[in-house]
Amino acid sequence: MVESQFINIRRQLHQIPELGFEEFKTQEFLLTFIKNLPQQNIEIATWKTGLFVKVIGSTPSKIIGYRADIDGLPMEEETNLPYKSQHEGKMHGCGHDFHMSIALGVLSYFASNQPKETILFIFQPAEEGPGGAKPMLESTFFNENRPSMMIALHIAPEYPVGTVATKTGLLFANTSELFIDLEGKGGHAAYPHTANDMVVAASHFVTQLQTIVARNIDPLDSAVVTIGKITGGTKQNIIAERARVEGTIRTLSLESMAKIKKRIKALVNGIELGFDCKLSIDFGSNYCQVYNDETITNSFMEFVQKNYPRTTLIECREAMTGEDFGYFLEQIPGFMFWLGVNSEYGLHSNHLNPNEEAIPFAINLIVEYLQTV
Ligand SMILES: CC(=O)N[C@@H](CCC[C@H](N)C(=O)O)C(=O)O
Repeated sequence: MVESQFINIRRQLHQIPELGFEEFKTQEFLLTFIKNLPQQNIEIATWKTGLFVKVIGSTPSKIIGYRADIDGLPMEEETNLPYKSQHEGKMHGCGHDFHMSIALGVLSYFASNQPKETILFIFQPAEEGPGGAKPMLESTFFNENRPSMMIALHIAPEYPVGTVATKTGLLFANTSELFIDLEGKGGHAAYPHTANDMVVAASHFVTQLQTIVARNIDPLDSAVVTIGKITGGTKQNIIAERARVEGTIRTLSLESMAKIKKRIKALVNGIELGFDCKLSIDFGSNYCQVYNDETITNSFMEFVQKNYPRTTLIECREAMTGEDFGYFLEQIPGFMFWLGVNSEYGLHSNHLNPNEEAIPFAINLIVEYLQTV
């Protein structure tokens, strides 16, 4: 196996980003590649737009689960890379092209070099939303081939290539999406007294939302409320009848999540009263925290320290990112780790440009680690 071939695979995947549960071309690409591997120890099962690939071990005593997410984000890529996204308005802005090509590299190795233990590769759709992990966990194939431990990685633009960062316990936050629709009364821009302007109402609402973390949450229990998108109105001289506010809530504790939702409901009531309009709230999809198992994570960190002396191993802090991989770890012990990819621009930036040298590095690391488990 030549690990550098997976850089080329990443470039091909990078050009075809697709949104959650629309990963049709991605699934086809993965299937074509996997069907060209030696098949004697492989079992493939499609699941919606995702895949399960089982590599049967020689003398298995357990099943190890390795998960890679496969969806892209709704954003326009603004790099000038020759292999930039070919799908308008979509980009692998969270590195799932890296996650997939690394998983394919590890899978290729074990397809030709039968592992002792059985490894279940999970190519999971819709991590960015609405969430593929939970339904995949409930699927028949997964439950008939249930791993006893789970592993996944996420690229980390802030660390140099050759860096592995993780920690035991809480790694990623609880999340909830947030969608608020505002409905008032539209009208002529010159007659504001005859209308209820939803652009003004939405602006007040977004400003009030900022007070929740600042004034209702214990500063020692981190939380985030981010509004990433506001839409409203139809023309500059028409008072907007409708507006929509879209965001996400992140908390380290479930108590804070409940408190923030309660405060949002109260602020919504206040806006309705104050601006004489109707608001509806949708908390969208919710992910549980990512919680790394202590024993397994420690043994992975020891493995890295002992076998990869030139690797920088960082015991990192928890992050306010979310990941539906948390649902796997809620039921099955395991861990997630950050993989350094050294990009000036971070996750969810349309300039994200991770260093591809991280791909062969990660393939080698995971192949060797999986043989020790
Ligand atoms: C690693 C990462 O960036 N994950 C996403 C998960 C999004 C969950 C959900 N759609 C939401 O926005 O709350 C993240 O934004 O952290």
